[in-house]
Amino acid sequence: MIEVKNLHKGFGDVKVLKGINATFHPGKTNLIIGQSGAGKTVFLKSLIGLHAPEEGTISFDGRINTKFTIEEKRQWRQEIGMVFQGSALFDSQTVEENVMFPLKMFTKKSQAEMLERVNFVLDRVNLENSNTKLPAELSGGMQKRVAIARAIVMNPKYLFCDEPNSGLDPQTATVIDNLIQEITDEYQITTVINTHDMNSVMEIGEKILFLKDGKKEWEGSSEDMLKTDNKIVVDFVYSSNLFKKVREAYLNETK
Ligand SMILES: Nc1ncnc2c1ncn2[C@@H]1O[C@H](COP(=O)(O)OP(=O)(O)OP(=O)(O)O)[C@@H](O)[C@H]1O
Repeated sequence: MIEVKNLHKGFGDVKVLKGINATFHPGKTNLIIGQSGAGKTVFLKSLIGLHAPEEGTISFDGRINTKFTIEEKRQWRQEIGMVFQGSALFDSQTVEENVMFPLKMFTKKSQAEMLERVNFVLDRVNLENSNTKLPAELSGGMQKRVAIARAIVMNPKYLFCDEPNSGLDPQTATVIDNLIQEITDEYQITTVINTHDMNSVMEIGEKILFLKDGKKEWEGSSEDMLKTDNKIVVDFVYSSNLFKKVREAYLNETK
């Protein structure tokens, strides 16, 4: 479980995060949404330790990240998986080498053990038989699968994804969303995803945090979101006619 308490973060005079409280549970996909500039990236970067809080705390199963010893920090780093926007694969390395990278970096496993684990996760993301390919030889969706495989190869407790669907067609985006949700549930990972994709919100939003001007404006499930009368959330999420209709249909059905 990740607990964020009264998180403040700014840069100079600019206050970006203004007292955010949030709890993220294992086995759940948590989505962070909000307008551009709301502070989603700063929030995600704070969670992964790239920004130190000015005030407040972030704890990982009771361990406050700013109080880690060097050894605890090293341990925690191994418990984190990350899927970056654009996949961030090493272009000159094969799929197998990309996925093996964290194992080489953090473990003392033998080559055979590493290969066994790499093949297991590649199989899990339905990418068997791609070990020797280079990222450039893969489609965007396949690259995302490699990024997910790399993110879970260390069996993380926490998974952070920054816009995992960006640049993907809607069908592939749904496949990637479902894959992340399945893996989250299967391995009881605490997953936090930054997204602009309202399909993701509807499909996999077990918990959604809506940020506005660095504050938590609203939180709830995708179903709560269909029912909410928070005008700011409604105007943002249901700005497209299609989603407006989905909401109206839901509200009529549940009257
Ligand atoms: N390193 C930094 N130094 C100064 N200001 C920053 C820094 N990082 C972010 N900001 C500011 O913090 C605010 C929030 O930025 P952030 O990137 O978190 O927004 P966002 O919600 O992720 O937006 P988008 O959806 O466009 O990615 C912006 O005004 C941005 O200019």
